[in-house]
Amino acid sequence: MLPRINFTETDAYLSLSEHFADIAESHIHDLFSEDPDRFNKFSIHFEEILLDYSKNRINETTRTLLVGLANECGLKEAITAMFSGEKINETEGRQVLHTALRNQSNTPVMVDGQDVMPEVNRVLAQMEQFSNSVISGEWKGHTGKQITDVVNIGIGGSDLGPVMVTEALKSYGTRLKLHFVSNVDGSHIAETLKKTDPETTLFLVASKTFTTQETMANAHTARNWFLGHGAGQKDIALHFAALSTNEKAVTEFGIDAANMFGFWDWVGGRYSLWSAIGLSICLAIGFDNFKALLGGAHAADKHFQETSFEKNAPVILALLGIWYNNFFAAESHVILPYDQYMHRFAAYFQQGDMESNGKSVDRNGDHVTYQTGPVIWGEPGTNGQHAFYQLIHQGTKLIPADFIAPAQSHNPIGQHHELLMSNFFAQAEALMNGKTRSEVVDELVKAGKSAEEIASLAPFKVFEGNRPTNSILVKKITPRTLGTLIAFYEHKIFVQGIIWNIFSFDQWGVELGKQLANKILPELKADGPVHSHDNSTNALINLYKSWKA
Ligand SMILES: O=P(O)(O)OC[C@H]1O[C@@](O)(CO)[C@@H](O)[C@@H]1O
Repeated sequence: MLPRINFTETDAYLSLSEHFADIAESHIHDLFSEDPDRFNKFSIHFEEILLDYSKNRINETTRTLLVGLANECGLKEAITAMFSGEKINETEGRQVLHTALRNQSNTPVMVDGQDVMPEVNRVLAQMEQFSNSVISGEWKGHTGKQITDVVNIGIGGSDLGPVMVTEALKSYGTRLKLHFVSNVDGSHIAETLKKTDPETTLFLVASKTFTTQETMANAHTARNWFLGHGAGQKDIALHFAALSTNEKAVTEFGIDAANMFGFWDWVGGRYSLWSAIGLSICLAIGFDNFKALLGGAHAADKHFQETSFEKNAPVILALLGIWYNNFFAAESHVILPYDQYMHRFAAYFQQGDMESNGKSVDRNGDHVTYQTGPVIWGEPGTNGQHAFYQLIHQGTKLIPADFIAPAQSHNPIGQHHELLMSNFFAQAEALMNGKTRSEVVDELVKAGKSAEEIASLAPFKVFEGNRPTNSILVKKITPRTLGTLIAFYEHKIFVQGIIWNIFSFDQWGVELGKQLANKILPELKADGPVHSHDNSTNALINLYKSWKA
C-alpha cells in the first residue's frame, strides 16, 4: 500500500516554506552571477540527453529540501512498490506495470505469484512476426494485394501515444501509410476512408476495454465500409486486428482471436504505447525501432530506480514542478519541443499528466487542501513564439517551461536547424534574464527616440525575466532517446502523485460525462422535445433537434 502522508505536514515542507521567502526574491540571473559553476551543479547528463535545470528559481538548499520532501513522502518505498508489482492502483485493485512491457533485462516481474515476462515476450514476438509480415508484403489482403495503409482506430491512450511516437519518428518510417482515427465525429473516419482502399487497408481496433463508445462506433463504421466494398465476413480476418485486454468483446465484434494482440489490466491506457497498443508504431517504424524505443524507456527505468534523487532526472523534474505548483502557485506547465516531428509531444502528456494527477481527493479519501496536477500544454518551437510567448514573457502568470531540442536534425537543410536552435537557446535565456528598464532606455536612445517617447514606451518594453525553464538537449531524436524521454516524463508524473498523496493511475473523472451522454443519446433520436434536464440543456437539445438535418 502506498504511504498516506500529507506533504504539507512534513518537516521538509515547513523548511521549504521558510526557504521560499528567501529564494523567491532572488533573480535567476543573480544566482548565476553568484556561482560560475551553476550549470554543472544543476544539470544531469544521461546517455545522449542533457537536462539543464540551472535556469530555475532554486539554489542548492532548495534542491536539498525538495529531495528531503521526496524522502519524507516515502518516494523510495513507492518506487519499489510500483516496480515490484504491488497493487498501487488501489481504487481499481491493480498493479501498475507498464515498466514490465519494456523490461529488456527480463528480470522476473511477479503478478499474483506469476512471472509475467514470458507473456510480455510472447506478445512482443507476435507483434514482431505480424509487423514484419505486413511490412514485407507477405501478408496479403483478401484480393491478394499487399497492405499499403494502416488505420489505427482508438482514442486517448489508444491513440495519443502511437500518434506522438509515429510522428516523432517519421524519419524511421516504413513503406506503410499510417492513419489515426479517434474522434467519434463522423468527419474523422470519413476523411480517412476517402484516402484508403479496402483491398489494401489494415484496420487496428485499439481499445484496452473494447467498449469505448467512440472507438466501437468507428470500428463498426470501418467494418461496414469494408464489407460494403465487395468483401465478405471471412475477409475481415485479413483486414482487422484488435489490440485489447478484452478477448470476449473482440471475438463478439468479429475479429479472429488469432488477430488479437493482448495486454493486461496492469497497463494503464495512458501508459500503454509500450504494449500491443504500440502495434501501429511497429508497422510505422519497424519492430527493431519499436524495440529500441522500449530499450530507451528501460534505460530510463533503471536510472529512475538506481540513481540518487538529486541526480535523478525524473525526480528533479517532478520536484521542480512541485516547487512552482505548490510554492509559486503556478497553475500550468508548458512543454516546448523545438522539433516539428515532436508536435504531438505536449498533447500526449496532456492525457499522461492531467488524467493521472488531475485529482482532488487524497489517498485517504479526503479532499486535498493544496494544489495537485497542473494544466499541461504546449506547441512546437518556433511556432509557439508567434502564438503565446507574449504571455510567457510578459504576462502575469508564472509558467514553468520545458524546452526540448535535438542537436541533430533529421532534415539538415541549409541553415534551418541553426535558425531553430538559435531560438531554442535564446528563448530560455530571455525568459531568465529579461530586459531591464535601463537596457530598454539605452536601446530607445540609440533608436533616436525623444525623452517623451522613451518615457511613454519604456514600461511596455521591459521584461522582468526570472521565468524558470528546463532545457533538455537531445543529441538526436531516435527511438532510444525518445523512449527515454517519454519514460522520464512518466516517472515525473508518478513522483508528483506520490508527493501529492493522490492515486495517479485511475481516472474516475472521465466517467460522469460518458454516463450523461449515454442518457442523452436516445433523447436525440426520439421525436419531440426533451424536458428531463435543466432549462439550458433542454433548450440546447431542443434547438439542436429543430435544426438538425
Ligand atoms: O483504450 P480504451 O479502453 O478504449 O480507453 C480509451 C481511453 O479512454 C479513457 O478516457 C478511459 O475511459 C482513457 O483513460 C483511455 O486511454
